[in-house]
Amino acid sequence: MEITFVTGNKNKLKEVAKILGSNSSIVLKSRDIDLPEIQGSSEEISKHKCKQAAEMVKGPVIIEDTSLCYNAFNGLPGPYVKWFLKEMGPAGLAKMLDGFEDKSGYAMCTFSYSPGPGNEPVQFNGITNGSIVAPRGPTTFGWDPIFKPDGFDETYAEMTAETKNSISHRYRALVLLQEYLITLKE
Ligand SMILES: O=c1nc[nH]c2c1ncn2[C@H]1C[C@H](O)[C@@H](COP(=O)(O)OP(=O)(O)OP(=O)(O)O)O1
Ligand SMILES: [Mg+2]
Repeated sequence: MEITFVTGNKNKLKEVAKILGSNSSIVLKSRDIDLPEIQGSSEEISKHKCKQAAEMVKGPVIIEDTSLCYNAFNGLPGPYVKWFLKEMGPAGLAKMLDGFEDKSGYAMCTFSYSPGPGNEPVQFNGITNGSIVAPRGPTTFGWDPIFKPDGFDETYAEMTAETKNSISHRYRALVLLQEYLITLKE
């Protein structure tokens, strides 16, 4: 099954390709488009991106929207983390919690799949719980340096790609998406 992953983020594409690997039922094509995002919940944003992607590609598409959620902020910055990161950097994003005792949070990936234009997207959520720490490790990918998943001493940035890809929010959502796509073929 050939599916186009529409994303403007090269690091996402790299991780998704690696997680799916070569023995996946999905043949991944990609389109580098930074789709406009509405305001709303992660699910609403993801669904809206997916509908736009399907119109553009005129065939099967996946997109995803990623959130970084602080429990002390009832889930914010959530899907708006991109703009906080852009203006404050990872250190500033971690410092936002200075006045709060609760440093816990979660990373969430909301994948949406559409078989083509005019179809209602199907959604899959992957969540990895953790805590927000002062930045540690390479600054290659977004807020990776400040997110420390539960059960690990390292931040996402300090882990090998293999370790991150075996426990990440993105991995967990992709498992569910793959399970769904297999049922379509049956
Ligand atoms: O695993 C991750 N580890 C660290 N940082 C991450 C991760 N995944 C997304 N990120 C960053 C990218 C962006 O600053 C924000 C999500 O925003 P989000 O709109 O989903 O991503 P984007 O605009 O870069 O790409 P897209 O064209 O797919 O919308 O969090
Ligand atoms: Mg985006």
